[in-house]
Amino acid sequence: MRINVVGSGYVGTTLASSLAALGHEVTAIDIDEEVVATINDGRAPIHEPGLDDLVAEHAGDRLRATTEYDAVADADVTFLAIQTPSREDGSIDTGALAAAARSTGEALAGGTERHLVVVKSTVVPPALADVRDALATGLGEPLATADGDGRVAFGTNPEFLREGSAVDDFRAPDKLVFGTDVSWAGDLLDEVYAPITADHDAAVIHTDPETGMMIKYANNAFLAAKVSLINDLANACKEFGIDAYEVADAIGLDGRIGERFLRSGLGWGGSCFPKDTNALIAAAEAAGYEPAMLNAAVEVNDRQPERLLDLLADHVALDGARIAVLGLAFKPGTDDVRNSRALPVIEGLHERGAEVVAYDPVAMDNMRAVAPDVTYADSAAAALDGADGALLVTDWDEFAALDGEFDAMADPVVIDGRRGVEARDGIVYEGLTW
Ligand SMILES: NC(=O)c1ccc[n+]([C@@H]2O[C@H](COP(=O)([O-])OP(=O)(O)OC[C@H]3O[C@@H](n4cnc5c(N)ncnc54)[C@H](O)[C@@H]3O)[C@@H](O)[C@H]2O)c1
Ligand SMILES: O=c1ccn([C@@H]2O[C@H](COP(=O)(O)OP(=O)(O)O[C@H]3O[C@H](CO)[C@@H](O)[C@H](O)[C@H]3O)[C@@H](O)[C@H]2O)c(=O)[nH]1
Repeated sequence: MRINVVGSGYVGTTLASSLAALGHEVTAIDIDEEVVATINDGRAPIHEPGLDDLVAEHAGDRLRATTEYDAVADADVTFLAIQTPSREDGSIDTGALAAAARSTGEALAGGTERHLVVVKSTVVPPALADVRDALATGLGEPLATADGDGRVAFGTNPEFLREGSAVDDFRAPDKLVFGTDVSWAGDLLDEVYAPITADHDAAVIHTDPETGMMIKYANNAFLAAKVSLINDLANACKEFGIDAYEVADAIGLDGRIGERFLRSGLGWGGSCFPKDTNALIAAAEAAGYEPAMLNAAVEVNDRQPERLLDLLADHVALDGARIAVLGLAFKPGTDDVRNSRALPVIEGLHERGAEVVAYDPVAMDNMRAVAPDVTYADSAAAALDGADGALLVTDWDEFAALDGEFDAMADPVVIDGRRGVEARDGIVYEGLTW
């Protein structure tokens, strides 16, 4: 099939190169010339394991990138994978996505072939109307309806991949959600994903566009709330002198609870959980419902960085101290620092008068752009050298292998926010929740 992917960020590049790998002819469209040039050069514009290889394999062949929307009409399906950032009040800003939908509509205007436009971005159900309207405005004609009228159909196909394992997640999803009211559009989505469903056991859910998106929000809300619940319990465990990881391992054996997403510590960051939870809260409140559990999940999450700093302050006088921050990415395996827990940790250290020396294997360039007032070290060893204390913020594997490097600290105090390093002789070691 011929497929367009509009937006070449974390989701768009994974989608475009993975669809090319499945045998489709893919055009990636992005307004950022550098992003487009990078893909056409055979490289991924972002760090994601396996993505460079995938882009290198297919760029110039079944995958090409462009800044021009002219290519849109040559395809059967267009996916919109555009950012939907949070506004101040937590609601999502659909401006960039609506602009892309409108440009897509304009490129399809006056055509004769059927075409499906699919929202891959995460959009709260009530805000989907903005995107639908922008597409119809650009197109200049009504969108296809359930009873068969109309040439250009609208749909949603939320994405459940995780950063750090995006390529593998895309190839082996546990479910595929196709949200459209138009039956031929649902058939097209079946066709797009046929190479995956042919040899992988994924549940395929056909539903309407709004329910499709609600499944996405409910999925993320459930996982974020699960982490907040274990953090709430783990904070109590810490006060009782109990190891929350031992408790989590035991309750995870109950199949109704499940062992995953029970790692307590600094809490959730990233481009999705904070944004999506806040957007769902804002949309529910706008509709007249106060979601108490979701509000509590955010509140517990917001507390964890401050608790980490309080623990450090129990051992180190922070004013004027030099503190090593190990890990800046919001989780291992990615260079993404959006809403990373490292941000409130660094801000809190500065507020308490500390100097911050930070190290991350891949996320330092991204963090430097948003936190220029930090000293960036070339290695974990360099960050630890002479430090008065260290905070483990991201559980990269290379930190677990640290050993003698801690001996170079002026004051060997290590506070671990992720259970990412072992306690060892000669250092004062404390876990946030154990
Ligand atoms: N990052 C994830 O792990 C993830 C997972 C699932 C869903 N999502 C959702 O997918 C969406 C995209 O997220 P992302 O992390 O890939 O965003 P991103 O910021 O990495 O990428 C967005 C891309 O869209 C481009 N763009 C912006 N306006 C454009 C326009 N008018 N025309 C063409 N291109 C344009 C930008 O230049 C950028 O390259 C969001 O709604 C997000 O919530 C993200
Ligand atoms: O037991 C756990 C599991 C996760 N986290 C934290 O939770 C955040 C999110 O982790 P994860 O879900 O692995 O990463 P994302 O790449 O943000 O993926 C989530 O967000 C994506 C965007 O919506 C969805 O597609 C994925 O299904 C969903 O898992 C990170 O800060 C983790 O450190 C914990 O603190 N404890």
